[in-house]
Amino acid sequence: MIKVEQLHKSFGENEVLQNINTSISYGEVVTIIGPSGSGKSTFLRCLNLLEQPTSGHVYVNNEDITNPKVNILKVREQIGMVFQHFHLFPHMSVLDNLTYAPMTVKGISKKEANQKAEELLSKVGLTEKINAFPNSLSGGQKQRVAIARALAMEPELMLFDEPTSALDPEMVKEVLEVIKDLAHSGMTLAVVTHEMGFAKEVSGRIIFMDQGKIVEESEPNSFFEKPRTKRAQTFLTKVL
Ligand SMILES: Nc1ncnc2c1ncn2[C@@H]1O[C@H](COP(=O)(O)OP(=O)(O)OP(=O)(O)O)[C@@H](O)[C@H]1O
Repeated sequence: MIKVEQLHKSFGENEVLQNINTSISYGEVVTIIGPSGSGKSTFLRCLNLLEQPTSGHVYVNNEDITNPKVNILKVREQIGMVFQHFHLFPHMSVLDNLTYAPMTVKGISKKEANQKAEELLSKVGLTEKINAFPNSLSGGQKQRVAIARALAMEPELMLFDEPTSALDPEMVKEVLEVIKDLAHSGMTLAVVTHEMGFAKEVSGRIIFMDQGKIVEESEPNSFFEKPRTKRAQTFLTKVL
């Protein structure tokens, strides 16, 4: 469903992504790992053009979204994104956070949007918080609301950019459990994370990045047990 060809991204003189080529199929769960500053978040943000690639192509369902004629807002309706820092609307209740985009962007009725929001809140275990405001929630609860909000648009693909990095340790598990459930439901996911246990257990494929390049791509068992490259071996000795 996503194909990336010869992707490069520079910030001024700093070439952050160098010739990235990969693809993500329907139903795949891909985890992107690597040292800090290796370009993981920038790569993920290029998949929905939150970052504009300097050159190269990103195809979503065979459409080259780097083509300026493409309506990127329409493309983004198919791609949910969850960030490290939640980005909930602080002045809206949890319910309004979940129904706002489906009603305004997709034109779904209030009744239908409310019903969907209730289903999603139940899925992320937050039914009782439906009328709460974000500032009364814990970090883990905020992130679960952010996931439910992204799902309310019924995306084909979900991107997670270090979804647990801003959380206190005791809240990491509750968020990872929600993402695991999504993975097991057959949804297509791309997750940037420093949680190696999650990467090992949940992903179908690991993309290991270093210094702006994809250095290794393999299924988790072989990556964690027998990394092929020196760079991956060195990384794993530091994080495991
Ligand atoms: N908006 C920006 N402007 C300038 N430089 C940027 C910008 N975003 C990222 N960079 C630089 O790009 C490089 C890669 O950053 P990126 O956040 O993609 O790495 P990362 O692998 O996700 O790191 P981390 O694991 O620490 O989040 C870094 O050198 C960073 O400073």
